[in-house]
Amino acid sequence: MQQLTIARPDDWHLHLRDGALLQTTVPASARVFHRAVVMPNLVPPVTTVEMALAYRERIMAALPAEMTFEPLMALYLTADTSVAEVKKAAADRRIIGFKLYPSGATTNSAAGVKSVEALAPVLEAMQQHGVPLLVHGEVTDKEIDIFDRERVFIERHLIPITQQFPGLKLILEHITTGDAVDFVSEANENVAATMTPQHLLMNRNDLLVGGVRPHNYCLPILKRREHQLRLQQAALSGNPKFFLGTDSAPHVQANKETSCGCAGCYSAPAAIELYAEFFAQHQALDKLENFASVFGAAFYGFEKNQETITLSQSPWQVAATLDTADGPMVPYYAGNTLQWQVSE
Ligand SMILES: NC(=O)N[C@@H](CC(=O)O)C(=O)O
Ligand SMILES: [Zn+2]
Ligand SMILES: [Zn+2]
Repeated sequence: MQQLTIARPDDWHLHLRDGALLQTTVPASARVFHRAVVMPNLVPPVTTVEMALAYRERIMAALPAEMTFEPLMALYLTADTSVAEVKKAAADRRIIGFKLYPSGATTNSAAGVKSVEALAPVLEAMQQHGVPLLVHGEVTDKEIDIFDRERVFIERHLIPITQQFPGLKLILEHITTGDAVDFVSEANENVAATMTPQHLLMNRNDLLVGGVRPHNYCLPILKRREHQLRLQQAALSGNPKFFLGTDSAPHVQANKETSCGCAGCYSAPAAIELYAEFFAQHQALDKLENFASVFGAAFYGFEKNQETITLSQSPWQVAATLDTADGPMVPYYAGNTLQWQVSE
């Protein structure tokens, strides 16, 4: 049997939600990942250090005694975020940075930012105090086609921000286009990107051909195959600016399989296995460790984890549904076979 041992990975983009669902989501990620950047798009959003630390307590309370896990909390940036809050965040190692959601771009983003330009004083403070900016990079103008929203956001906002604040650490989250690959590759060394399993493994045919597949619907939406190929190339290139962030984003089955379904793929139950599938498909499993366990930690200034995990080549099937406190949930890749699994 083929085996692969790598340093324990980290998830640089994760939605855990709140309340009783933490009993499901926290162990699902902690079984593999050591650190995880926890997204703040709760209702109401996690906008202050105080709220983030209270949320972190709820997460840690849901962690089984035999597991270790280090949540790194992202704060939700709004038009009201103050320079004082930036300084407070900079002083607390449990806070990783601020997340920019353009208002209306994605799940629970109503409180998000309407004018990126108005953020200049806060971005200035983040640059000065070394606080990273995590970005959902899509414009929300009604007249901009959903498949163009990432590209337009980069042109309109990200290129200007990186020119105005070259010392700002900026992570373009869950990239989906060749335009994003080009932007990140060409930007200065303070700019990086996370990549999800679904955007590496799939393109918009997997969403729309032969019937609409709500469990492959996430934002930014899956793009055409040529963009998928550009993302794959970037992940396989060994460029340290591109690293793992699952964007695992659980929604119950009833909210996915409906006339207006929620965006988000719940990939945590098979996350590292899905990335292993991608790298194995490209005969590049030797690239998995840097992508999953080295590049992200280095970008954020953390040591590589000392612990290891071992993957074994042994086919298994992702569950069709999972029971959760909020109701049944269909994980990403449900019912499909994966070739690699984590050994206990
Ligand atoms: N990615 C998604 O499709 N959904 C995320 C939000 C996000 O990361 O944009 C969610 O919170 O459900
Ligand atoms: Zn997002
Ligand atoms: Zn997300």
